[in-house]
Amino acid sequence: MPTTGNFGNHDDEQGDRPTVRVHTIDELHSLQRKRSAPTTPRGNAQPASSLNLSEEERSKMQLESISASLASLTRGSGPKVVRGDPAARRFEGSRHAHVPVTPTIAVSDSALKFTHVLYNLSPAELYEQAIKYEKGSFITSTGALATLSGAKTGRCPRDKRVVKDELTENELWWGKGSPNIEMDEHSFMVNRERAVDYLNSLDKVFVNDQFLNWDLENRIKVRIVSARAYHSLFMHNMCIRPTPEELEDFGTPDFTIYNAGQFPCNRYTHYMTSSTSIDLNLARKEMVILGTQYAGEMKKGLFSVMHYLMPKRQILSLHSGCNMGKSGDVALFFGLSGTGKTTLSTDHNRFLIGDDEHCWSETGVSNIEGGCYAKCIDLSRENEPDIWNAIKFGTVVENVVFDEHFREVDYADKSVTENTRAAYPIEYIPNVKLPCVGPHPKNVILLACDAFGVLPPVSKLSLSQTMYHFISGYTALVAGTEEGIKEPQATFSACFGAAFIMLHPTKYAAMLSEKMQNNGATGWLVNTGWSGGSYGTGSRIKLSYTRKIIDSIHSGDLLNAEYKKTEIFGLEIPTEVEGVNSEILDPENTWSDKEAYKETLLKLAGLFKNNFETFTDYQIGDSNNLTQEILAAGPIID
Ligand SMILES: Nc1ncnc2c1ncn2[C@@H]1O[C@H](COP(=O)(O)OP(=O)(O)OP(=O)(O)O)[C@@H](O)[C@H]1O
Ligand SMILES: O=C([O-])CC(=O)C(=O)O
Ligand SMILES: [Ca+2]
Ligand SMILES: [Mn+2]
Repeated sequence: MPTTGNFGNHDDEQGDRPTVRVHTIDELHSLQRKRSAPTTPRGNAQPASSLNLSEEERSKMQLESISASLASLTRGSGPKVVRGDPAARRFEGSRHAHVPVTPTIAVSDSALKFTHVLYNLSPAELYEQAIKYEKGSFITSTGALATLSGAKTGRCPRDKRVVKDELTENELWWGKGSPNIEMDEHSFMVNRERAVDYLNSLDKVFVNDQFLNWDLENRIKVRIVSARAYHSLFMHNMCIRPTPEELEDFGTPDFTIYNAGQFPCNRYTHYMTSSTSIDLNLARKEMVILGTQYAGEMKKGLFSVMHYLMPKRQILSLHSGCNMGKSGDVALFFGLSGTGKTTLSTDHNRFLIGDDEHCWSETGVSNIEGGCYAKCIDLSRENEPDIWNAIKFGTVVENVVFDEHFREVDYADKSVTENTRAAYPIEYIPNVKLPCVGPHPKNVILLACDAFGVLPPVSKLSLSQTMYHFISGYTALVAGTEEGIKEPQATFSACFGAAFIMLHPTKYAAMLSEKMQNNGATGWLVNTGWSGGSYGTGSRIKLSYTRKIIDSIHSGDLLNAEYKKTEIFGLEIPTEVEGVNSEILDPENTWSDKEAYKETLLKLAGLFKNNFETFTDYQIGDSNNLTQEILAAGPIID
C-alpha cells in the first residue's frame, strides 16, 4: 500500500483536528474579525451614555457630525458621507442600502458621490491603508511605519497665515518678528473651500477625533480631517487618544484641521505667495493646510492655537520638554529645534511628562500632547536607548533611509533630509508619568546649541537673566549639510518658539517670571553645542557630559556649588560638576587661541544686543522694574 507520508490528504482526519464550520471562504474570513466597541462621537452636548442610543443611531449622529465638518459653505448640498473603506465594499454586500440618504435635487456632480470616512482607525488599520495606497510606506525591521512627507521635509513658517479680523487685530502680535502673517477672512474661505472640495473629491478621508492637554479642566477637543493614513497615524500618536467611552461623548470639536496637503493653494488667491499655505482662523476655530504634507504642521498648528487659548485662562503655554524625579521635582527644558528637549527630557532615571509642548497653570504643569516627536539623525542605541526602543510597531518614522531587503534603518543617512523624525505614543517610553501632569517646576533649564562655542556648558541664572535669555531665545546651529559652511548661524526666536506664539513675547515672559517667582524655581542656561572652539575647530559637547550636568541640576548639588562670574555675559559658572572634566566648564580654557575666543564672544554678545533692541520699547509685567532689570541682565560690552 502506497504511503502518503507527510503529504497525505488531511481533509479526512477529523479526530483531534476540528474543522471550521463554514460554507464559503467569505464566511471563513468573516469569522476572523470580532466586532469592537462602538467608537462614535455625537453631535450634541448630552452624554451619549445617558441616552441609551442604539448603535445605528450613534452611527447616524457620527455621520451627521462629520458631514457638517465637510459641508461646502457655498453650495446647498453637503457630501454624502458613509463609514468604512471603499475597497472593502465588495466583501460587505449592500451596505449602502442602510445609509439614510436624504433625497435632494443634485446641484452638482460632487453631490452625487459618496465620501467614505475612516474614523479613528487603529494603528494596524492605518498601516494597511498606508501600505496599500501610499507610495513610500514600508514596515521597518523593528515594526515602525516608514513614510515620506513629500517635497516638504520641514515646516514652512513663511507660509503660515492668520486671519486678521476685528478681534485678532488687537489681540495678536503682528509686524516685525511676529510669526503671524495676515490674511483676510475671504481668502481663508477660498482656501477652506479648496481644501474641503479636494477632500470631498476623494473616495475616502481619514477623521481623527482626539484631545489636547492632560489637564482635564483645560482639555481641548480636536478633529483632524486628512487624506493620508500617514497623517492620521501621526496625529493618533501625537494627540491624546480618547477611550471608547470618551469618544462616545465627544460631541462637537473645539477645533478642526482640514489637511489637504497634497493639493496646492491657488496663487490667484489674495495673499498667496507660494503653492503652500497653512491658514489659521481663530474665530471659526479652523485650520486649513494646502501644499505641504509635512505632518509637523498639524502638531505645531495646534500648538499655536494653545498659545492663544491658554493665556486667556492665565495658563502659560511653553515650547519645552518636561520630566519629574522620584521625589516629585519637576524640570522644564526650553530650547529651539535640535537643542535637546526630547533627548534630555527622555531620561531613564526620571519620569517623562512630555517632550515638546506644555502648560503651566495654577496647579502645576501638564503635557499638551499624547506623543513625542524625536529627531532621528545619528540616533544610536547607546546614547538614546529609550528613544531607540520606542521605534517599533505603531511609530511613524519620516523620511529615513533603510536597507531595501532587511529594512534596517540607517540613522546616519541624510539622503532625504537631515530632519528625519520618529513620532510615537508617549507610553512607548517606559518611565512615562501617566497622566502626563506634575507639580510646579523646580528647575527651568534653557538649552542653547551654541555652535560658536563660547557659552559655558552650564550657568546658573538670576530671574532677570532667565527672562533675558527666554525672550532672546538663542541658538546657533551649522546650516544644513551644505559643504563649505564654516560659520555658525545665530538664531533668535522669542520664548524659544517664536514660530508658535500668538501674543507679544512680553506677555509670555511676564507670566513665566511670575510663575517662577511664586514657586521659587531656579533658571539655568545649558549649552548643548560646541566646546573647544567654534564649529570647525571645536566639537559638540559629549551627550554624556550634558547628562551629568543635568543630573546635578536635578539632584540639587549644582545649586550649592562654588561659582565664578564670566566676563561680558556675566554668567555664574560652577567650578566643579560631578562626572565632568572641570577644564571644560569655563569655555575660555578650552580654546587654544584666546584672542579668537574673545573676538567670538564679543561677536555673539553683539548679536544678542542687536536682537534685543526690538524689545527695549516694551514693558514686561506690571511694574517697570522688571523691564529695567531684564535689560540690564544681558551681555555688557564696554
Ligand atoms: N550634548 C548634547 N546634548 C543634547 N543633545 C545632543 C548633544 N549632542 C548631540 N545631541 C543630539 O542633538 C539632537 C537634539 O535633538 P532633540 O530631538 O532633543 O531636539 P528638540 O529640542 O526636541 O527639538 P524639536 O523641538 O525640533 O523637537 C539629538 O539628535 C541628540 O542626539
Ligand atoms: O515642528 C517640528 O517640525 C518639530 C519641532 O518640534 C520644532 O520644530 O520645534
Ligand atoms: Ca523634540
Ligand atoms: Mn518643538
